[in-house]
Amino acid sequence: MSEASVAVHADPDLLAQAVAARLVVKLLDAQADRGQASVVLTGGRIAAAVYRAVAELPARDAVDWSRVDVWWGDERFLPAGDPERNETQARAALLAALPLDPARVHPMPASDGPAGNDPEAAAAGYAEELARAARPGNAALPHFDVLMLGVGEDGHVASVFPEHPVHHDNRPVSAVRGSPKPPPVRTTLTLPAINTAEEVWLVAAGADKARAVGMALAAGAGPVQLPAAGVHGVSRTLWLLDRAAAADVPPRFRSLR
Ligand SMILES: O=C(O)[C@H](O)[C@@H](O)[C@H](O)[C@H](O)COP(=O)(O)O
Repeated sequence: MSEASVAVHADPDLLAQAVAARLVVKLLDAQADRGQASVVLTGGRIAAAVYRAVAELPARDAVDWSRVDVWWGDERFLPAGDPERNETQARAALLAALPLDPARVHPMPASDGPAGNDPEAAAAGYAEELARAARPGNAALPHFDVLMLGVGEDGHVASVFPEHPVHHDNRPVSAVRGSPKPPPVRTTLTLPAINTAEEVWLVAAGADKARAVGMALAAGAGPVQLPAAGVHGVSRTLWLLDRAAAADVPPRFRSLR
């Protein structure tokens, strides 16, 4: 489990561009080290801005996209192609423009998919897909080089919300009903699954995120009350913030700004 580190950028645009540049470098490094790379995507506005920024980055062509596995950390449980699906947004902003191997793109199931309109079955199906790609010796999950998260005003990450029953689910993928952020039905990696990623990046922009970010970085916040406080990459936990979201970052991180 890694200690958190914090990088602050002037505004949301610069933040998205910096995260995009880091992502390209991270994928290049992973491919240099192990011949392939894997990324776990999320939803929300800042994630979409990052995807658009990667699409616009000339250096993106240095990545061998045919050897990148794309997974999702959470999904809004809606029909395939629904504009509110995290998959639809990521495809429109970035994935459609990349020479990916379709067999290595792993969206979470849609509500009109083979598992039907049953989020529990969809979560179980995604867990099986993850297990099929698992590393030898690790039964449940593949290697994730980098897992990106947005952060909610309430401190949620992926679709793990404060005080939600999902905290009592120790499977890697959980169905979520009654999400306070619409739509109400979702699927999500649980915190233990998120925390198997080599690097976890928490990306947040805007003053409305400052309180949750500050509390998550302060000592003592619990993951059930504040899921973002329970996230740790194996080798790196990186908070990537714009100045407004960083307003309440505790003083011990301030030298990094
Ligand atoms: O499906 C979703 O909406 C998410 O995966 C969610 O966890 C999101 O990343 C945060 O709510 C931040 O979203 P914003 O960047 O839009 O604030």
